[in-house]
Amino acid sequence: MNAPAREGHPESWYAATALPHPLHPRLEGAVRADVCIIGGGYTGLSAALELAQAGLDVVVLEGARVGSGASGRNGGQIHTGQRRDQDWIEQHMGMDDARKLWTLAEDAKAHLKGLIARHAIACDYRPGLIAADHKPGYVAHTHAYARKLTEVYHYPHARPLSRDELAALVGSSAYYGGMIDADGGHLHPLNLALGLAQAASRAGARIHENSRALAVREGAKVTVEVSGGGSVEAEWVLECGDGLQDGLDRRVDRHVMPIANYIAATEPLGERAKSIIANDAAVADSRFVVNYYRLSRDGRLLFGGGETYRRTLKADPGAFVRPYMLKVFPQLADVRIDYGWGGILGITMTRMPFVRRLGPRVLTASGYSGQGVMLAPYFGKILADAVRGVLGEFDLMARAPTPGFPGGPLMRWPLLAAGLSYYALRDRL
Ligand SMILES: Cc1cc2nc3c(=O)[nH]c(=O)nc-3n(C[C@H](O)[C@H](O)[C@H](O)COP(=O)(O)OP(=O)(O)OC[C@H]3O[C@@H](n4cnc5c(N)ncnc54)[C@H](O)[C@@H]3O)c2cc1C
Repeated sequence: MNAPAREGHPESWYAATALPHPLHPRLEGAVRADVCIIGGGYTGLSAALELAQAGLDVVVLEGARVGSGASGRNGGQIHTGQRRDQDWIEQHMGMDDARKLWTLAEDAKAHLKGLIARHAIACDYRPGLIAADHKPGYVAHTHAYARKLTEVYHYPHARPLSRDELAALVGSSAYYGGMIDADGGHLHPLNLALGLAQAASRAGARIHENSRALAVREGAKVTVEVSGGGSVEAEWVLECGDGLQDGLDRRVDRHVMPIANYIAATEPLGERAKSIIANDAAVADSRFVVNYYRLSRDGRLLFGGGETYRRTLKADPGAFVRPYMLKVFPQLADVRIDYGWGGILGITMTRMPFVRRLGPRVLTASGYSGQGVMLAPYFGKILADAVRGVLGEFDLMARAPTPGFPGGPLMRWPLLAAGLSYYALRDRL
């Protein structure tokens, strides 16, 4: 049975097990700040923490509740590297930038672990991530990629898995092999967001919930108009609303498209849990619409599967995800779904993040395309560094190719839906 929803958060296993979190006041009246941050997810909260720690006066505007966007709803999976693999990055950005992007992603992982440790964020971090191939033809490439990470990128944590080795870890006959990344992992995503908010708040950032940015006006200073009639005048504005920001700034909307993805949480599986995932790692498979899953600390299977290409969420996410889960684990047909929820995430055409200077004093980082748990907190830091004039990583990421969606902000929807639906259909073949 679902626990009562926390106000402003969807009914989810995450909301039901969230750390206590105060309601931050709405923004009232006209205020000033050094930096105004739009969005209280990982990107915005991490930027706020960095800047407040550096002594800047920071206002965070969150349209709903802190962590109520993708950051409090996601699969909690910590992937290594960028969303595109190193082969793709080498091909599109060259070997030099590919090495820099790899190092940046490793730094992002270390930064995430450092945040959790420094601020004692109780978010159940656990190591291990398995990549599982659902087609026999994919396995040789996955094994070669694991070896490449070791040999070319000196990454010691990736190991190829044969079909039998994988089957010993994941109780499904749907896979033909894969690899395990001992330094990937998983965590409770909402509690990570709430912990970041608490740390930012303690460092002096002023967080306002239920305060939606309606317009960003650039002049000598940047002014943000806020729902309820308030406004913030700031030296800098950081747009950190990811997919949920859609409609605020056309310069972002051209490049970042919101899509919906869904998760179901089963009832606690008790002794059966170990027969589903033996080593408590997270698992992501090779489908275009990825199935991703892991065990919660109370032994539920948290299974992510299925996405829809529109701004609104399905009415019964649990029922929507269930067939995806049963295709991988038919033995769970008797198991109850206790929670189902969906969330909106931003994707880009190339699936590389969209990092851009939108105006002289307006910056954005968004469009992590399903890889924001590890990347977004670090990209908040990259934005904070850029405000302080440290531009190396900002400029590196701004070079990543993220062309606009065909059709522009208006026509991109039908074109994207048609394109993605085609690939989603290929998963079923
Ligand atoms: C179902 C699902 C599963 C996922 N699984 C994974 C996973 O396993 N691993 C992984 O790495 N990534 C995953 N992701 C992606 C990951 O959650 C995101 O990349 C990451 O949370 C992005 O953080 P963010 O701070 O940029 O955006 P968000 O967390 O979405 O935060 C943006 C915030 O901005 C606010 N906002 C938007 N517009 C305005 C406005 N105009 N004014 C004020 N506030 C505004 C929103 O309310 C929101 O709280 C998943 C996403 C979803 C939805």
